[in-house]
Amino acid sequence: MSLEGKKLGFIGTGKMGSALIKGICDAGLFAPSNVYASDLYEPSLDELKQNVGVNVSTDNAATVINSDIIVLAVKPQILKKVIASIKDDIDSDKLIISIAAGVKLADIESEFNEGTRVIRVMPNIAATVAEAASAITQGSNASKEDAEDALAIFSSVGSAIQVPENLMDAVTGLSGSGPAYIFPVIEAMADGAVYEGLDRKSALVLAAQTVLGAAKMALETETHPGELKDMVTSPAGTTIRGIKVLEEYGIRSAFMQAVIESSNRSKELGK
Ligand SMILES: NC(=O)C1=CN([C@@H]2O[C@H](COP(=O)(O)OP(=O)(O)OC[C@H]3O[C@@H](n4cnc5c(N)ncnc54)[C@H](O)[C@@H]3O)[C@@H](O)[C@H]2O)C=CC1
Ligand SMILES: O=C(O)[C@@H]1CCC=N1
Repeated sequence: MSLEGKKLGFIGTGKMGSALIKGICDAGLFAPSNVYASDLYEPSLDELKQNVGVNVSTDNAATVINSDIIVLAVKPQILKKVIASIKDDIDSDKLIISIAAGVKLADIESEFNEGTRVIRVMPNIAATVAEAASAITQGSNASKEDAEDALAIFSSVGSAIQVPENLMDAVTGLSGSGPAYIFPVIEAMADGAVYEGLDRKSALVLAAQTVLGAAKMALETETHPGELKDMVTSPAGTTIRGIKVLEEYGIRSAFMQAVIESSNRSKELGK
């Protein structure tokens, strides 16, 4: 396999960098001894060193020099600055993966020296539990094998697909940001049951398992979600009462608009 013998680096070990490092090491795709991570914030490095066992440094150069594949997991707003500080240590043997929301491949490539191999990825935070939904898109100097490597890395922490770059903003609005739309849904559903007398712990377990089960059915039965909804909804039963309330509050429009607005922000970040 093409990842064999390769070393993986992360610049930025915040929420997403740490989630990916933990997920990828848990999956066994890379041994922690073959993973290098750097950040300016030492506590996150200490946590990774202690709990995962990867190599850590406050010097990004250490990550770059030791790694064959380098994931840039810093905020879009500082990506240029970070690239400027590492670009002269990047040669054509190394692959760069950017997970920065919005930032286009052409803009990333133009910050590096000519010929740099770049792949852009939009993962999500569920990499922590090996259930991320990721999309990758290939830069102009990246090879088919680079795309396969990126797909293998992100598939190790969930599902990963390849899309044309013009769809990356839509992916960001949908699956990149999406977990944050569902956590309040879980909390609010649990609140409803707490209102009705259920204890908080049981309510959260049942709410989260309900979301998980519905998602699994949508994925595994490959049945249209409308048909799955009809399977739960008995005539004059309990479910249709709940559905009517959700429709009155415009739930479909709210979720559609959330994805569209988040995609718009991704487009703004790319300007
Ligand atoms: N949080 C999420 O769910 C997702 C985030 N992303 C993308 O991942 C990237 C990181 O986002 P988060 O992890 O949420 O942000 P974060 O703020 O948690 O992490 C960013 C990390 O970069 C570090 N950093 C800042 N300057 C640095 C430098 N010069 N060198 C090395 N490290 C430096 C910070 O100390 C911090 O630990 C962003 O570009 C974001 O668009 C993509 C998908 C999902
Ligand atoms: O909110 C953000 O900008 C990042 C990108 C996708 C998820 N979190």
